[in-house]
Amino acid sequence: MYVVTGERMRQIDRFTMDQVGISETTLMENAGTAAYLQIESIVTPESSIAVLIGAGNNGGDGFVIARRLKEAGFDTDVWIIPPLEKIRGTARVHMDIFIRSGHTFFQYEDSQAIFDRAISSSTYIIDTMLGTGVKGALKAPYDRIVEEVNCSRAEVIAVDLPSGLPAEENEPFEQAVKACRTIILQAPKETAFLYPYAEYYGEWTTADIGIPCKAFEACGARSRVRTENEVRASLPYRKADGHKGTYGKGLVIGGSEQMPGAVSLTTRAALRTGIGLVTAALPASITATVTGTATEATCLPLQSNQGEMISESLTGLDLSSYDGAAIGPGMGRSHPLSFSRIFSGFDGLVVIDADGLYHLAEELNAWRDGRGGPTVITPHPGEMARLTGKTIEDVEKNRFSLSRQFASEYKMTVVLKGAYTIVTTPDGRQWVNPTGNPGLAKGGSGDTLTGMILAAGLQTDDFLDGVLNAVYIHGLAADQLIHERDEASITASDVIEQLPFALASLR
Ligand SMILES: NC(=O)C1=CN([C@@H]2O[C@H](COP(=O)(O)OP(=O)(O)OC[C@H]3O[C@@H](n4cnc5c(N)ncnc54)[C@H](O)[C@@H]3O)[C@@H](O)[C@H]2O)[C@@H](O)CC1
Ligand SMILES: [K+]
Repeated sequence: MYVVTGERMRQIDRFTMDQVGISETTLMENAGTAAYLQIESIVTPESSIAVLIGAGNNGGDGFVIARRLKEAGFDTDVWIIPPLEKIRGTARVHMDIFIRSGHTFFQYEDSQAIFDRAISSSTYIIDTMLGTGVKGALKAPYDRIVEEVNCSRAEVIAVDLPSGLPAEENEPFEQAVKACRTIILQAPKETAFLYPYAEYYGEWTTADIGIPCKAFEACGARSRVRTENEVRASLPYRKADGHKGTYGKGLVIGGSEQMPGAVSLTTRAALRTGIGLVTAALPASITATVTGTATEATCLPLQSNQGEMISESLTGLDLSSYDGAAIGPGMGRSHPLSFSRIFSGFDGLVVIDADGLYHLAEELNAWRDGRGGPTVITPHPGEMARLTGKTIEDVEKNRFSLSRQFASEYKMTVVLKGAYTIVTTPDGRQWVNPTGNPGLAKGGSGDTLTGMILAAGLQTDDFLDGVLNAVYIHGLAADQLIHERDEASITASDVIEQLPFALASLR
């Protein structure tokens, strides 16, 4: 499933019409019919339904939906918001079909008092006022109508986008329909995965309107949602004749006297994700935290100063026997550390997280040309802000474009965490992760994910599949936990102990 901006969707629509040969009239018929079929499965024969229609093609979809609802015998009032002469092009074609099919409508400008009563007494409102064509602040009368819709007790079902909401990141908006559900046409728009926009969608589904994949590819769509089927298809299987070396040998570098637990979580998560062998490189004084909680791991005790590992012991590490390393969890920031020196000559997978990102930010330029092996960074928005020199607000407003820019500039795979984690490769491909819940917003979650990424990245032919699977399964385990527990009380350790069940559910 692709994720698009409004502009990209327009290009894809245009390609489908001009190059594939499906007319806009057919696309609109498909859109309205696909949306109707979903609406029909939600409403009941007793429902009273108001369809609100705007001037553009979103309104055109509304005419098809309204025609289908009326033909099926649902109690449906159709409200055309703009003056009739404003309805042009393909929307006009579907308005004429609606009228010639013998159906009637109300005009908002003629009967505002009846409109107010209809809005307050309907059980469902179908919002087809504005879609991807919205620009700027809502003009009258849409501003007033949106307020009224948001105050009504009706269940609001928006089509494509809640009216007033932009489709892409970093677009300001003041007002939009707060939908209970949104039926998104063909491909989710970026704002479905960004807050605060995402709250306006309510629950959402997509409706296939018949646009071929080729149109997305031809128009350069590069963002997708990672699907469960893709995860299943790329999960590694244990070979009958495999041995521990077959499933990766990883080194976890982290921990300090102030933060001894992080490295233990990372190590345990790597083991539960199937890594063959894992070693924790940590200050000698905290070795017991790992040996006591992850008996299967080995330790590499290192010299420390003020409780944190020092540069000399890290640059002296012999990495040649490891397939990959994760660095950062709980390691502290007191001593300057050069990761480009630590990993110089190492061509295995490197995952950098937490305090590791602090050290990385200090010498970013050294990473511009990439390394011999893949590098994955896993920043939360605060860490991404520091890496990019932006504010957290800027990062949150531009999650798609900033990730893409950074991944390309520093040749790293960026896992930008948050509700809907986004994974971006240096060549600009992007995946939105659909799993996870607010229970993961807790210390230790990131350390766990880092261990999972290291382990999964070492077990798939393409490390990227491992990264995407780790992000998906981390969220899935948390989602499974909240079936029976309160999301506020789940911990990173719970997530690690859930991994065997989450993995089994995908096999
Ligand atoms: N182009 C296509 O091939 C298809 C488009 N589809 C639908 O078409 C929609 C996009 O259609 P349009 O590009 O016509 O755009 P919209 O239908 O979103 O809206 C355009 C209209 O909104 C008005 N408008 C814009 N900003 C406004 C504001 N701030 N306040 C008040 N009015 C405002 C414009 O004057 C224009 O009349 C999609 O969201 C989707 O629902 C579907 O029918 C499927 C096929
Ligand atoms: K809409």
